[in-house]
Amino acid sequence: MASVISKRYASRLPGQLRLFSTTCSRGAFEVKRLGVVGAGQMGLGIALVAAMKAQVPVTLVDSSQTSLDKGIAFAEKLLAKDVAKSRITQEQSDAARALLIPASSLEHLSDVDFVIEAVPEIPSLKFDIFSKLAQICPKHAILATNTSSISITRIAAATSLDPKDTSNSSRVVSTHFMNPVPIQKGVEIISGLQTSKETLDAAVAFCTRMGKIASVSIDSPGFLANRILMPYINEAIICLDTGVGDRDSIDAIMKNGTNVPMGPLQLADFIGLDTCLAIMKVLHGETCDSKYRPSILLKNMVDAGWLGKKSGKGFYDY
Ligand SMILES: NC(=O)c1ccc[n+]([C@@H]2O[C@H](COP(=O)([O-])OP(=O)(O)OC[C@H]3O[C@@H](n4cnc5c(N)ncnc54)[C@H](O)[C@@H]3O)[C@@H](O)[C@H]2O)c1
Repeated sequence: MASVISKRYASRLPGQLRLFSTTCSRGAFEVKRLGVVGAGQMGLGIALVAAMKAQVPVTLVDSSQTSLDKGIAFAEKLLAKDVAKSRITQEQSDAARALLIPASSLEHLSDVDFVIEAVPEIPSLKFDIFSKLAQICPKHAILATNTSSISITRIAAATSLDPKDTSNSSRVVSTHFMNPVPIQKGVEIISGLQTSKETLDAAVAFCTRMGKIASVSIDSPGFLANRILMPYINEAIICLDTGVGDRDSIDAIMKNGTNVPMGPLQLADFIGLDTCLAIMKVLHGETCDSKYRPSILLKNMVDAGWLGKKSGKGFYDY
């Protein structure tokens, strides 16, 4: 299996998992139908890759008809580009498009085996959606979130009023895809305190079927990717702010010295400076460790509305 599990993690996980009894025991878990909630940047990418690689029907739910229309049009554009570049045939493109089924409400997810939520990073919105998914989706369905920073344990807790009843919360897990989903191979699979081993295994297996390489971690602020990436970006911004080096020198040394496609300041622009700041605030707030304090320049740039590529101005102009 294409997952990366550290020795330290492997020795910790079973202890965490033994804290509760798992409620559902499965053999090989088969996903015949996927649900995706949120047809934005991430949800659309997840739905398209699931249709292309795992070749499952995908019910794509969004509360905004405009987002659904835009998402489906974007999927068609990406498929046409793949055909034009001979990466897939017209038949494969048609087959993938036919598997994407847009829907306007969560009620359409009553027949899915696996659902991935990708709505905006607003805790109350995610808690509300998971409490509904636990009621609407079949009792065997895995309930996954693509959250960048919200605790999986808290999201899982929202599925039941009784914390002792883990029949729903044990089915909650995070599948944190990297952006852009059709291109990046990595996905983080994160267990909340309540997540069962069966749920974790099913999530790793389905992401592998989607052609992704899974890294597994427990629920901790920033998980793995952002815990490592965001302090790196933040430190690069502090180096700029305190005059250790200029923008181009900072990006050039990391790009040419560590063989990454772009330096930390350009990467921050692509991710969005508001997103970087929000994640640094989670790391700082949840750990109370001063090593995670957000850089003053990062805060000032967000206050100025210079959010990077999406606003046309960040460390670079777009
Ligand atoms: N953008 C990234 O680089 C990135 C990377 C990894 C993870 N994430 C996470 O993925 C999630 C989605 O991010 P995104 O960038 O795709 O956001 P986005 O704003 O592009 O898309 C969110 C979509 O959710 C829809 N939505 C809002 N409320 C809804 C509801 N109640 N029911 C159904 N649909 C609803 C919106 O209409 C929108 O289409 C967030 O949790 C984010 O933190 C983002």
